Amino acid sequence: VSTVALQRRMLVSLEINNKDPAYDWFLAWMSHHTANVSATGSKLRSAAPWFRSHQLSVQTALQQRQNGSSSVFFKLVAGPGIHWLRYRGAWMQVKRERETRSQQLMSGVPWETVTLTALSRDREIFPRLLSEARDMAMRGQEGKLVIHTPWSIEWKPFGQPRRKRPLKSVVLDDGIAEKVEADVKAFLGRRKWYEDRGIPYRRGYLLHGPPGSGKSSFIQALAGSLSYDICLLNLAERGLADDKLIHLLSNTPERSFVLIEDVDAAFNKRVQTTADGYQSSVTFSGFLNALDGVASGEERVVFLTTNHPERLDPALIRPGRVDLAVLLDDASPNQARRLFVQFYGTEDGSSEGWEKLDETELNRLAAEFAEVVEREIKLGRRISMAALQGLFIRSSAAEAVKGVRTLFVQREP
Ligand SMILES: Nc1ncnc2c1ncn2[C@@H]1O[C@H](COP(=O)(O)OP(=O)(O)OP(=O)(O)O)[C@@H](O)[C@H]1O
Repeated sequence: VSTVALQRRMLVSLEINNKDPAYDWFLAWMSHHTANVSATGSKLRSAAPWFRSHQLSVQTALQQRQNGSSSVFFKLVAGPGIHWLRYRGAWMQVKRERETRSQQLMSGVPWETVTLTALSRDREIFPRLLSEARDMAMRGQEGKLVIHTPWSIEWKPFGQPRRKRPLKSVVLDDGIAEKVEADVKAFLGRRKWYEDRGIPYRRGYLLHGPPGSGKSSFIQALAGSLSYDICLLNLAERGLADDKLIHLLSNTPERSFVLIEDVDAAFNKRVQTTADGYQSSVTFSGFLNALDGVASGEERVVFLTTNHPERLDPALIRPGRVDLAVLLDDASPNQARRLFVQFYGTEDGSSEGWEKLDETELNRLAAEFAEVVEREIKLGRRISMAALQGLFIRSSAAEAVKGVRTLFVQREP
């Protein structure tokens, strides 16, 4: 055995491509262990002793504090080239390479790979390192809702992960939230049932109703409560064509719900295509194909929302595409009462400078408030939950009871 071959046999390599999420996890893990330099350059913390590198590149990060102040950090990350690091007592070589000649076809991002090489006897450090890197990435998002939007043909997290909204804070009419939640949970627990019968493992929901009734808020809160992400898709977005849409829908990140808002606005009628001067380049039939084309064994949960369900083509809302449709309506007296109690019955409410309500007073005002709402509804007038929220934010409980009547609008039933 030649020396080179012997060396080769004694080494083990792992290649990670930037198509794979592990690539970002690993780089984030590595940069976490390298030097931090403050914006003024004054506080250079030396790199971890076990890290040897001469080809660092800079990543700028903004740290926002709770009190609103912020500072900018430059983080030194391992740039393209060769680096050495010691992990759990074993040395390994990290080679980061960028393919300069070709780029990812649609997104224009260059291909990159990192190759980790260690001694064969240390091979078990790779899975350990990767799972540590993954856990670190996940911890950063723990308790948060991640919203992804299309970035060319890929999904990328949009903005910072948001704080999860408690499901109970979205007040729907009796039984609606529970019904949708139970349906989603039942679906997510039945993968095998679908597989055994060869049925595509997908489920579609349509939430319809007037603006400000909580459609988006509810879907986001539900996703958060199940530790799912949201993939937010705007069908009317320029440049989104049928082939891209199919690709996007069949390549959603794991554990994510697809949310397509105002689905009526993209195609009011089946005939509306680019040829008719409509801006969207997604065709209605392309959209149906994209919804249907779920790869076998893959899970897909799609939520559609609309203010105008009557404008939707029956082909879109047939079972298989929309399996459960629910109406989220303007405020009912009961919803109004519950939202009132939620606002004025909490510690936060009373600390805003409003009078502190004891429970009897709170319930009395809430009942009075619900009565006003009921009377107005009987007169054919309506108010959205969003309008009630706005009123509660700017008024005390007693002012809200007095002022709510003026906010009702005449709306088609
Ligand atoms: N049922 C509800 N319970 C609690 N808050 C609500 C409810 N409905 C609306 N809101 C509040 O109103 C605002 C708008 O709600 P949201 O965007 O979810 O409404 P929507 O039905 O999706 O509206 P649109 O049809 O215009 O997209 C949010 O700040 C939300 O907190």
